[in-house]
Amino acid sequence: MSALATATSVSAGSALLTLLAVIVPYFAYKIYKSIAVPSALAHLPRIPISATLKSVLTPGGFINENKVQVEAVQKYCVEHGMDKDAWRDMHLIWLFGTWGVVLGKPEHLRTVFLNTDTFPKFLYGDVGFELHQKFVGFNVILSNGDMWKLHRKVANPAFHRSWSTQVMGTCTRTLLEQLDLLTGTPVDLFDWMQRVTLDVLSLATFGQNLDALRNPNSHIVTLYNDLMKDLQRPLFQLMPFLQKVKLIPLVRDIHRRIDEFDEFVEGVIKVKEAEVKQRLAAGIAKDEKDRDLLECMIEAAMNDPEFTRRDLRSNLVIFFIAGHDTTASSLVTSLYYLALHPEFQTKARAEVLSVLGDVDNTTTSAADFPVPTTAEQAQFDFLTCIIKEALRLYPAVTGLPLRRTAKPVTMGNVAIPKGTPIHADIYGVQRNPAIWGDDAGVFRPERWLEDRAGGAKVGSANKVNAGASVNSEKDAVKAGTTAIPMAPSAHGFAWVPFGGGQRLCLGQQFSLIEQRVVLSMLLLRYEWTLVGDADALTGHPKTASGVLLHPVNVKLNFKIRGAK
Ligand code: HEM
Repeated sequence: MSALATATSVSAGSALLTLLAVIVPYFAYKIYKSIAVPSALAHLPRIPISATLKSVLTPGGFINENKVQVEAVQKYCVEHGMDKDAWRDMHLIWLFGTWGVVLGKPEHLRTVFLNTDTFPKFLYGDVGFELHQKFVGFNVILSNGDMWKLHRKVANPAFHRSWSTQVMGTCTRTLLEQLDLLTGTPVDLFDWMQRVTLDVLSLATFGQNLDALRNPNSHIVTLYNDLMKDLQRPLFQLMPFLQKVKLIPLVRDIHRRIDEFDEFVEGVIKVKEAEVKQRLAAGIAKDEKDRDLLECMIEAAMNDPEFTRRDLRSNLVIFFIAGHDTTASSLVTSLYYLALHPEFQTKARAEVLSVLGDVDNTTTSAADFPVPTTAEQAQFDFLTCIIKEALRLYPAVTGLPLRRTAKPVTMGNVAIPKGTPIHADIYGVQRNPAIWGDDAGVFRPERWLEDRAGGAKVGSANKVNAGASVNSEKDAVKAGTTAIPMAPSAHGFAWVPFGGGQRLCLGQQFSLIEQRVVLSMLLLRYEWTLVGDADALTGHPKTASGVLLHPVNVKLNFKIRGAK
């Protein structure tokens, strides 16, 4: 080898060594920073990183994943000389490569609800979820500060009004028409509940029925469902940076499909805008009950030029996402429990019969089936207890969308540094025996009729629902609320499936009415029994993985009441 070649290879070697000497400590430091617990939080119980990773790989859905985490944090508490339940109020979990605080004390949840500026939400863009960001944009759910205030101002009138039950009832009639054909065959619950809630939502949001009940494979329904499925792929959740790699065919395809969905939404908005302008120009008044969400928002946005067409589109998409799978999950849980406990099914049906009267199912077709009015469904107190208890044990959304601290915050006696991820644990607080008693894990709808659970019971003064002020019995019925308190404050912020405070779910009232309409019509038409594995039959069903919680592998056998 020549002297020149030797010198070149020596200098290349030393350049490589220098590079390694810089890169290795840099990455070592990065890893250390990512796994080291901030000193201010080091005294808190924590779920070891290994247990978090193990939980992600555990089959059987959210409940099993959660079990792995709870066992690990309990073990940590005992090994560190703490009470085994010391984790419940506050503990640490490793999230997105950093330590976050999990809050399980109602008082702490209340602090998060009431201080939106101190606890802004993480937005998709902040954590590299590029495809999700493109699909949903910025909207009332995914925005903070002044932007959120503008979105909420425009969306508020669309939600804070009395709802007609006709839209929900029309879709439920189609559900009955389909289920009538399936009597005697075990029916996959989630599929049907997803379809009915998608149809209700498309009618309620922009006045068009996607007709997923009759036509689940139509192009637009398939486009939407496939997009949602692909965006929830674990690969994209665990390694969000992959979403930026356009060389991956799936990523390119998702971009294309989002563009196609956008075109559809854009078309819907254009038609509706033209309709609204024409109606206003002609001075034609339209009853609020007959207006869909998009019409209401278009009218509200006319006074807010800052609210763009893009904003309208993003809110429409997010109402879809936030509004149908959540309600579908909640319906699945209620239907499951009504099948598991026939005595509750009988009691709920008796209530429906007492309000609506009976129907001769042998002569009444699904198309003519009675739909409860807004005032009638507001009398279904026991049915509301069923829904409320189902949402306590299986909150469709198990934790609030992730927040972070915008400044240093002291909670209890813990100083939480600025920038810490905050996870408000809805599932944990709603199953805590210290709050709910020894039967916290038992489905017992009557608990909502007793003078327990935070001190509120039927007929209490608190009838505030979905942020709408309801002052008297008469107003409550007009707005569609029942006598069962639904405000998070009624239970000391220990029952919070819809969140609370300023960012309380805008669709709470809508969803509750929809659930009462669907369940009451099913109760009037059918009796149903449970078909499922041993876990489901003994009250411990497997659950979905991912964002939404509901029992899975649960089927029902529907039998038309009164039919031979
Ligand atoms: C069982 C059904 C539902 C459940 C369990 C549920 C749950 C939630 C939760 C936990 C939040 C987050 C609150 C926060 O971040 O502090 C939320 C927000 C929201 N939900 Fe729902 N939701 C349901 C149905 C609906 C429906 C049907 C719609 C619309 C049609 C809807 C629209 C919204 C909106 C717009 C927000 C954002 C409010 C804001 O940040 O200002 N939800 N919901």
